[in-house]
Amino acid sequence: MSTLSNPEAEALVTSTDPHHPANHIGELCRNFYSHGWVTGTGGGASIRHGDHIYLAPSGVQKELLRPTDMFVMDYKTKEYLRKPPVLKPSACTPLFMAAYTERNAGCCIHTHSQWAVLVTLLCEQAGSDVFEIERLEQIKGIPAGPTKQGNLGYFDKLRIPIIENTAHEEDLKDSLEQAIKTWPDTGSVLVRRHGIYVWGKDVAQAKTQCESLDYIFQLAVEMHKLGLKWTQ
Ligand SMILES: CSCCC(=O)C(=O)COP(=O)(O)O
Ligand SMILES: [Zn+2]
Repeated sequence: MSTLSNPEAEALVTSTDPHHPANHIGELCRNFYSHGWVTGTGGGASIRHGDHIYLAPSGVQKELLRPTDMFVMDYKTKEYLRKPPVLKPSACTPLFMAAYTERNAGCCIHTHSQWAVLVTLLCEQAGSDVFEIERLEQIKGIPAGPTKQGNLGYFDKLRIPIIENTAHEEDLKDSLEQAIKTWPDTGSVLVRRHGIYVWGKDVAQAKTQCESLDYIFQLAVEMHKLGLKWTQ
């Protein structure tokens, strides 16, 4: 448990800076809610701020988050420095932690986007556990990965692994970690019939990657409806 005094713990979520993680997570989730990404309490976002991990509570309306709702974990000790009373930390916490630990991420986003879910269903129908698409300009919005420089190019194929859903969010941890190991350059993992986890070195990279992916997923679903192929 926290060794911080109450004023020290409250200082972790008190800032006039809109980009302070205690303020930023709520603002991001309100934006994501408008896209249908965090509807009905599902999905969310977490930010790493130095050695502090900011996490939203579980099972709450993510578009209503306030700074005082935030959990703050010490990254090194994994202890909570601040815990709002009554609430529990997001069930996505072990998955966000995998992105921080395995990929040195600065921000991790989980959405329940219907486009992401539909793409996993189309891949399921095709017997595939990887979403693949090529020759779309928006692919250039996706980082190439930690072993490469910059973003993917127009002639690169985008590949995103798909893991199977589990009864409880936290039980996705092992398969997400496995996908991260198997796909060293991926910045996202789709969860069949559920949504997607996306991470980046900072909020901007995670958010813009998430936006590019959602655009591509919507296009992929519409292409499928028109009988157009995702790859040659
Ligand atoms: C209808 S939400 C079901 C649980 C889930 O998939 C999810 O992402 C919610 O996570 P939380 O942060 O609310 O624990
Ligand atoms: Zn979820």
